[in-house]
Amino acid sequence: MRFGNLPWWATELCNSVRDAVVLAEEAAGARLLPPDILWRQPLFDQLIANVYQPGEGICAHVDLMRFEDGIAIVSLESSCVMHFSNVEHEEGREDAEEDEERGKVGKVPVYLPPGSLVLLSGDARYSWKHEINRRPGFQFWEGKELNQKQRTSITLRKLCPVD
Ligand SMILES: O=C(O)CCC(=O)C(=O)O
Ligand SMILES: [Fe+2]
Repeated sequence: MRFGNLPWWATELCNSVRDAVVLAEEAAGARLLPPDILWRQPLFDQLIANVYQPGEGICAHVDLMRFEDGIAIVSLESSCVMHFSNVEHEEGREDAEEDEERGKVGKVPVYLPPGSLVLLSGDARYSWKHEINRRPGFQFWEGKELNQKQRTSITLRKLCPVD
């Protein structure tokens, strides 16, 4: 762990994330991040780099409340599938099926090739857990099991102010 300013490359990465969001919003004609998050200064002030070997991933979680809304995850090296599950949905619970009708479906898979960017804000940040299960038999996309290599991710977040 290191305290202090972000390293220069991370500051450049934050700028690239902002640029990419602006371009993608123009292309899509839709908002990807609320403007008060996209234009806050700094956009992010904390980062964690995770290096996963084949088979290693991260359990389902919502990021800690000590971080503000608006989180970015850059994926590098190996493709993977991240799954999202609604915090109110518990598999095996009696009324789990009703959740599906309410749109709180079991797990939503999202394919993350190297160089992809995940943005978490609003419900995606607070009401949905994210996880990457890289144990054998869990990483499938379009019917094929992914060939796993080392994967690195950079997660960028902003700490909440301390009172
Ligand atoms: O490695 C990833 O893509 C996710 C990392 C993550 O969710 C976290 O650090 O909170
Ligand atoms: Fe996370």
